[in-house]
Amino acid sequence: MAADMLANTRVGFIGAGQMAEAIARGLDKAGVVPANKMCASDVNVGRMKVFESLGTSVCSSNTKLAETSNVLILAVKPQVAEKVVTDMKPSLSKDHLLVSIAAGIPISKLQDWAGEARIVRVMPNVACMVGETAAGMSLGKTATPADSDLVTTMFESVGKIHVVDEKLLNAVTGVSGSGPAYIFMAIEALADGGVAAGLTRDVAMSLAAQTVLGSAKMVLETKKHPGELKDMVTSPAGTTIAGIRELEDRGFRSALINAVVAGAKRGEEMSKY
Ligand SMILES: NC(=O)C1=CN([C@@H]2O[C@H](COP(=O)(O)OP(=O)(O)OC[C@H]3O[C@@H](n4cnc5c(N)ncnc54)[C@H](OP(=O)(O)O)[C@@H]3O)[C@@H](O)[C@H]2O)C=CC1
Ligand SMILES: O=C(O)[C@@H]1CCC=N1
Repeated sequence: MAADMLANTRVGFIGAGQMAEAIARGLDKAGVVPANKMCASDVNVGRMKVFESLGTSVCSSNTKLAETSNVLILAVKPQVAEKVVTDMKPSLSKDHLLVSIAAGIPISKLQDWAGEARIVRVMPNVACMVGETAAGMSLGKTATPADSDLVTTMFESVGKIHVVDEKLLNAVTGVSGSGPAYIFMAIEALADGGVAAGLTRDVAMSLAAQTVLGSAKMVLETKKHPGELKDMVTSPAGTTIAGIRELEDRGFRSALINAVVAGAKRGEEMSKY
């Protein structure tokens, strides 16, 4: 199925920014959509140059992009999405699949702006770039099972994707859309701690990042509850419990819970503009 479908897929990125680049690099690296079957348009010439250097073609306008691509990935900031899609409306038809990754913008609005195009909403994260994204997706009313398969195949080639009710996409945004930023901050802080304790920056950063990678792998591969895994690390009167006590004193878990809920709430606010 997927091979035939992918053979006829021309992916166009509306907006060639950070996320478009992450997805394009990931799809090309995975061999699912080669760079020469992708195209991008952007108002920023510098970003078009980046895409050209990836081996993709570039289009001088979003309208031209719609002429060359049957799968359009809406990768502009949410604030400009309405203007961008309504300007494209005359060039969109039921033969286009519009995959929006814009945070907070509901399918109902996208459908109004895009007319006949089929809509799928995806909330990926930046780790598409290294083939380890975590994404959620919801289908618009006219999107077909084949569209669902295609988008799943594309995003599974760059990580993992879950189908969720659209009302839960803001929660996905809070956990995994924004989550990399929180984990990058945690890695930076762990490395700072290592430097404070005497390690070189390089060694501290490598230890911190590898620790996050290994811990995530253990959760995914052992399927054990993270609390049980935490207990495996925590010796009586040892070093880890001394650190955990500090984290609990400073509301570490509560801070993360609140960060996710704040992000989800912000997504809901953005959907009302
Ligand atoms: N960053 C992330 O980790 C994630 C982002 N998202 C979503 O992805 C989308 C893109 O985010 P991100 O990649 O970070 O944003 P960027 O700002 O990096 O990319 C958006 C690009 O679109 C360009 N642009 C602006 N107006 C137009 C237009 N009329 N036509 C074509 N291109 C235009 C921008 O140019 P200029 O800068 O000159 O305005 C910019 O290069 C957002 O909607 C965001 O909610 C989703 C998941 C994760
Ligand atoms: O900060 C944002 O709004 C976007 C959506 C998820 C990650 N970045």
